[in-house]
Amino acid sequence: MIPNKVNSICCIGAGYVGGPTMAVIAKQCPHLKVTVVDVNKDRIAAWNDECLDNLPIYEPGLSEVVAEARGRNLFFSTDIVSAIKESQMIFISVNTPTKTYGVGKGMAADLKFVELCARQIAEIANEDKIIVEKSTLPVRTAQSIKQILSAYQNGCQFRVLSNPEFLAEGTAISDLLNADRVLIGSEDDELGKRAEEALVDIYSHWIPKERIIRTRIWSSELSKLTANAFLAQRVSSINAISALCEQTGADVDEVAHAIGMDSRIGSKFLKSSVGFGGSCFQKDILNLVYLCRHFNLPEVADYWEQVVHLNDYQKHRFSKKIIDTLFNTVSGKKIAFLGWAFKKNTNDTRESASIYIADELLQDQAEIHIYDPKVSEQQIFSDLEFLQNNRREYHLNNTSQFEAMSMDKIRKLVHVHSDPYAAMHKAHAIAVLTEWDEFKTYDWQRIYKDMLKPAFTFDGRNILSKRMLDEIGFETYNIGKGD
Ligand SMILES: NC(=O)c1ccc[n+]([C@@H]2O[C@H](COP(=O)([O-])OP(=O)(O)OC[C@H]3O[C@@H](n4cnc5c(N)ncnc54)[C@H](O)[C@@H]3O)[C@@H](O)[C@H]2O)c1
Ligand SMILES: O=c1ccn([C@@H]2O[C@H](COP(=O)(O)OP(=O)(O)O[C@H]3O[C@H](CO)[C@@H](O)[C@H](O)[C@H]3O)[C@@H](O)[C@H]2O)c(=O)[nH]1
Repeated sequence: MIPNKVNSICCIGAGYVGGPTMAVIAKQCPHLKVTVVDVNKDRIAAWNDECLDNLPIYEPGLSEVVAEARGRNLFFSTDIVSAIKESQMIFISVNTPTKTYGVGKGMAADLKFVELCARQIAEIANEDKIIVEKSTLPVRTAQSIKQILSAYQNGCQFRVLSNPEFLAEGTAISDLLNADRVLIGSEDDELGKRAEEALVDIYSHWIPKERIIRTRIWSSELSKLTANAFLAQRVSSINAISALCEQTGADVDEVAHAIGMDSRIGSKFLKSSVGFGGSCFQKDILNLVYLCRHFNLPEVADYWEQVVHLNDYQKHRFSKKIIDTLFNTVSGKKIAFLGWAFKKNTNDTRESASIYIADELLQDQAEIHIYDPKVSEQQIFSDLEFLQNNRREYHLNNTSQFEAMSMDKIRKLVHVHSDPYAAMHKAHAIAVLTEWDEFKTYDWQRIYKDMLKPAFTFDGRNILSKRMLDEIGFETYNIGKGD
């Protein structure tokens, strides 16, 4: 029988979502045994590392939560078989990247890891289980999961729930503890409702009942893609206006403030930038676009695709501005990058704007010196290598037309520093690409003295005071600030 209350759960996938989400559930529900499993042995070893600085993910507040629950009711393991057998509820939180091959290449979500999980559960399960979709999935994926589960005819009953995750990186723990809402989509039958009750019971330990939304399963799946599309659309909308501000002498921060005071618009998510990054926005919008084309809705598909095109334009605009300003070439010039992560307070670099901007500058033979407080040198080179091997056709900007560069050449041109002042020493220009707070506290007088003149700054996040930099003597460029 599908239980309406559970005491053991597991999560397949110990990544940016599986790790923090399960750690918070374990913290808030000490009676519940929570096991997080992954095929990646190194990742699991890092989650089990005695030194909490070595956890595989950097998130403010995460190490405290892990310290409290790990070994008590929170366990990290590579033993997927035992975890599936022993758990009444199984969360699937594996990666669902954009397909890089075959049908839907560059657009559709690659669901092979989700399918593998469903097959593994069906093979191993020896009693009824609740399966929870935590990964972000195209609408109607639950039907495919059900089809796989029931095809095995192992005598067990399964019910699939959709419970998309809305946490943002850098604020994952507070987002999980104080979620705006928890969304649960379920099948509309008695067992589906029992499964739904069991999941509501877990969240009810800390989320107020009125914030737990229950919907049809398809609405829940589609709400996740829609939420990300709306959020990314706001960033592309303000970035579009930033280009107009630069031409007209308006200031994008003033425009954002003025429109954000309208309670119908609201002030959040209106910060103009060098372009959105992260593993979700682009992937999820492309997935939505693919779905719309699949359901023969080309106008709807084109509408959403424009959000991604505008984002590519914004990244390209920034690199072009650097090249144009530095007298039409950056060949042999030293450009210092402050920040590589896709946003502050995370070590995640997936789809970070920095990768594409570096690529475009490297094509123009720049020498790039990078400092990021949380991203490793190994990660930076692996990001650049990944791009060389996966130039995707849907990118509007020039990078898809570029020739792949050899890693030997990249290693000659790219240097990673652990000291920001060393990264900026004798630089021709500085590009601010991530909004880390520490950048604001630097000794900008000292940096100016140490740079080649004219000393250029390109603030892709508008975090440095333009007035202060102008007074010191810098030649400044800020996103969305016209003269
Ligand atoms: N990163 C975010 O902020 C965020 C937020 C909300 C939703 N999501 C969604 O959550 C899902 C997971 O994202 P993520 O950022 O945690 O990904 P991730 O790449 O950090 O983690 C996924 C993990 O799943 C593991 N895995 C893959 N297949 C497996 C299998 N068959 N068995 C066991 N382990 C397996 C991988 O080894 C990896 O460690 C995606 O669908 C994503 O779109 C992500
Ligand atoms: O006003 C803004 C807000 C964000 N960004 C950029 O947009 C990207 C995404 O930022 P954010 O949404 O804060 O981080 P993510 O961790 O990608 O979180 C998004 O993607 C997750 C994965 O699906 C969802 O769960 C979250 O709700 C959703 O905010 C980053 O590059 C930000 O710098 C801006 O440029 N301007």
